[in-house]
Amino acid sequence: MNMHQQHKSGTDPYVEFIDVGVTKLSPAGTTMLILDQISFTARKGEITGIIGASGSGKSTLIRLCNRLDDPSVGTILLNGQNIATIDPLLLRRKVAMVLQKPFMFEGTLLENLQRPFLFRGVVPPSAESLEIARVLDLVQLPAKMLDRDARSLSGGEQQRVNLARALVNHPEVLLLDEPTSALDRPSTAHLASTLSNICHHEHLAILVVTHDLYLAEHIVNHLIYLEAGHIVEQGICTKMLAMPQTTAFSNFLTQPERAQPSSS
Ligand SMILES: Nc1ncnc2c1ncn2[C@@H]1O[C@H](COP(=O)(O)OP(=O)(O)OP(=O)(O)O)[C@@H](O)[C@H]1O
Repeated sequence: MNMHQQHKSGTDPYVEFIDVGVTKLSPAGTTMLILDQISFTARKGEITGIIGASGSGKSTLIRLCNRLDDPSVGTILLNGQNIATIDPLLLRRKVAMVLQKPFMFEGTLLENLQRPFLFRGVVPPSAESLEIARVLDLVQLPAKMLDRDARSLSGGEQQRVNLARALVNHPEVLLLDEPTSALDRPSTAHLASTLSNICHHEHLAILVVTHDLYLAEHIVNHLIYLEAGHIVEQGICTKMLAMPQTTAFSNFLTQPERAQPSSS
């Protein structure tokens, strides 16, 4: 089933990039243009996918959203407010990042979900709390797993614990960098349905960097194709995959190492 149909389509602008550019100094001391004239809007209730070859600037773009990196030029708005004016710690609670490789703290799954509360100096919710039940339900993990040693969980389960840990802070935006790179196809499909479910129920803006056309085809609403730091093409994902408007994107899709999108 195509999970696009499950979405309540959101229309509120949420994260807006306006002519954003990033330059860095190379080890040789020359200026390198990493991102140039990046403008797009990621809306609540939608999944925005960022796709492109290695080194095209995808991770840098997503890191700008919670100020792990700052733009050299341009403006990034979160619900209309320039993120440069928001305290980075507060911003990162609103804009949560889920890393490529799941990171588990020592201890049980429950203790991993309680961590964000301890970081904030707040009494953490118990195993029986509605808060823990809410996030377990969102990421489709059974409550009987709460006592398991988090590091003994499978890669797919750890990825969902990662997501649940990001969701306990009630973020408004979720950033994911290559969330399926370490997963097999069944776990990828499970994560895809989980992300779609979270986007729908929590009405979040989700931005996901991916090489995975399965993920793009099944859950991404708005797709951005990056090449050498530029947006070459962006638009409705299903339309872009069906009918690329540029030779560059068409070539990217037909590279032999890329699995063709299925029609399911
Ligand atoms: N702090 C930095 N200093 C210098 N160059 C950087 C820095 N961060 C990123 N780059 C360069 O910017 C370019 C884009 O990097 P980025 O990690 O955003 O690409 P990517 O599309 O996410 O790549 P991949 O798919 O391989 O993870 C690369 O050439 C990288 O070497």
